[in-house]
Amino acid sequence: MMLLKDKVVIITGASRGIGRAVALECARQGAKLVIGHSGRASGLAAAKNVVSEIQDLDKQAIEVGGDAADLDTGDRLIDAAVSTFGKVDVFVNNAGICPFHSFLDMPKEVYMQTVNTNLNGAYFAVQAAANQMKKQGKGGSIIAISSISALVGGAMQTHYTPTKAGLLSLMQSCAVALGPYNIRCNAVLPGTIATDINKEDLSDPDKLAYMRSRTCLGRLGEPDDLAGPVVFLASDMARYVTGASLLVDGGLFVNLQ
Ligand SMILES: NC(=O)C1=CN([C@@H]2O[C@H](COP(=O)(O)OP(=O)(O)OC[C@H]3O[C@@H](n4cnc5c(N)ncnc54)[C@H](O)[C@@H]3O)[C@@H](O)[C@H]2O)C=CC1
Ligand SMILES: C[C@H](O)[C@@H]1OC(=O)[C@H](O)[C@@H]1O
Repeated sequence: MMLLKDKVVIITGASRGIGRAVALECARQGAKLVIGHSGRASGLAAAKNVVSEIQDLDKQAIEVGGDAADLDTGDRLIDAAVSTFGKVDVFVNNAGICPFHSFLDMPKEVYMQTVNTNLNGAYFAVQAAANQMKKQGKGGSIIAISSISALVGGAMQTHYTPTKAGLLSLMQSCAVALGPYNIRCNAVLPGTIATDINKEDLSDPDKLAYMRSRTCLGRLGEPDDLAGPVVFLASDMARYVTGASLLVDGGLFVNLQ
């Protein structure tokens, strides 16, 4: 059985990493995909590859460029989905950055770019998706890729962790605001997943060994590890799940001592 047959799914930052893995699984589960990407040359090229991979599965996909920090990008993603596929069933807010930096000398530009990309753009993208779902009158599913970092701190992530806590909180409040329209809002909290976002950080062998040793399952996550949890929340199997947060961290959070 395909869990997302004929559902239209928009995913931001779907050109690589977690977003790409989730997009491919959504396609395998029967969805039509809107692959959001940054609009930069590298993002466009990678997004076109993801579209080809989905077409190779005999499923449909389009790519749409737009800076996640731009408060109008959400509107453009929704417009593209509606004009190509006629509706929006699922919106996955995944695009994000984590430029590791210490707190005491945090440049204002790095702070603003992180908050604008991870949270401010997301707020209005979620609003745009919700308005479209309300107009359609058949409910929907909104999923924010938050983080274990919504729950714990990081000395080099003082600009980043508040955005992830903000996304978790946004999903909780939106679950309340949008429940009357049967629009479900949930947060997925990945642990440490090996992707481009942390390639440099995890190139430190001591840090890599520490992260592995803290993880109950003994390995870092892979982008594919997020695919099942997101598909579940997107699907009707999760029809009574809203306002929830799902840790997908291999047991990293619980492993204190
Ligand atoms: N990898 C990890 O350990 C964890 C990742 N996350 C979150 O997962 C999400 C995906 O990250 P990963 O796949 O790990 O990293 P990644 O760097 O491979 O992917 C990030 C995606 O966001 C896109 N993006 C970045 N800035 C953008 C912008 N201004 N406009 C449009 N798109 C933009 C990138 O092009 C890329 O497709 C992020 O929100 C990240 O915070 C959360 C917890 C852990
Ligand atoms: C980018 C980091 O490795 C990653 O991002 C998160 O949200 C996790 O908590 C990790 O710190």
